[in-house]
Amino acid sequence: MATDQTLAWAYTEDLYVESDVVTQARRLAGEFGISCVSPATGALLRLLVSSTGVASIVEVGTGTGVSGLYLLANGDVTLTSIDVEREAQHAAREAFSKAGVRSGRTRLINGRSADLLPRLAANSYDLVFLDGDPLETPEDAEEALRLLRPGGILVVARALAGGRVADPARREDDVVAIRNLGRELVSSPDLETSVVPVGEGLLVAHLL
Ligand SMILES: C[S@@+](CC[C@H](N)C(=O)[O-])C[C@H]1O[C@@H](n2cnc3c(N)ncnc32)[C@H](O)[C@@H]1O
Repeated sequence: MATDQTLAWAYTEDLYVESDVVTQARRLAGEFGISCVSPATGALLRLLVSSTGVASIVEVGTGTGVSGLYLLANGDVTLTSIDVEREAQHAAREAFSKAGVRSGRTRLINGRSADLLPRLAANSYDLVFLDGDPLETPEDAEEALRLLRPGGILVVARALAGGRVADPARREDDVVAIRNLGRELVSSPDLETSVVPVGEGLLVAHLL
């Protein structure tokens, strides 16, 4: 069974052929030591945005722009993206430009999510994508729920920590933080949720 699941996971990831711009951003991320959303995760993010009429997005964890390229792929979506790594954000800005994204559609803010999310306007965004420090993600999620409009979507990356969350013997701080957050969101009466075992796991929550 586990082998079948591993094969299914690899098959799903291999289905997607990425554009040259995404491939280049992924390669640069490797040089920065930044891990990016997987191709199948990117495809799901793109689908979420295009199929739900999302117009305004906040992202924590710009990296070199891989996830941003997927979030910006369709329509006239605007992206506010936060990262502590200035150089990586410069690379992301270049990637967005190469992909033909108008500069007015992106706002890249350098700094920590804990400092910056509280400065963004409440009830103003359609989707918040959290892919920063897993230890800070629970607090970021609280802020994200404040930022979202009713009907908005919260997406938490690496929600299964690549499988570690499912193993109760794993008690590392990042695993415990993400495991507890996942349980909290899934049991919230204010949210409709799905945990998708794509990439390192994606938790999607719809604010009711
Ligand atoms: C997993 S990478 C994100 C990759 C990006 N989402 C992608 O798929 O291309 C995590 C990023 O979050 C940034 N980061 C970590 N902690 C952060 C924090 N507290 N506030 C803002 N950015 C943070 C790191 O510098 C890193 O670029």
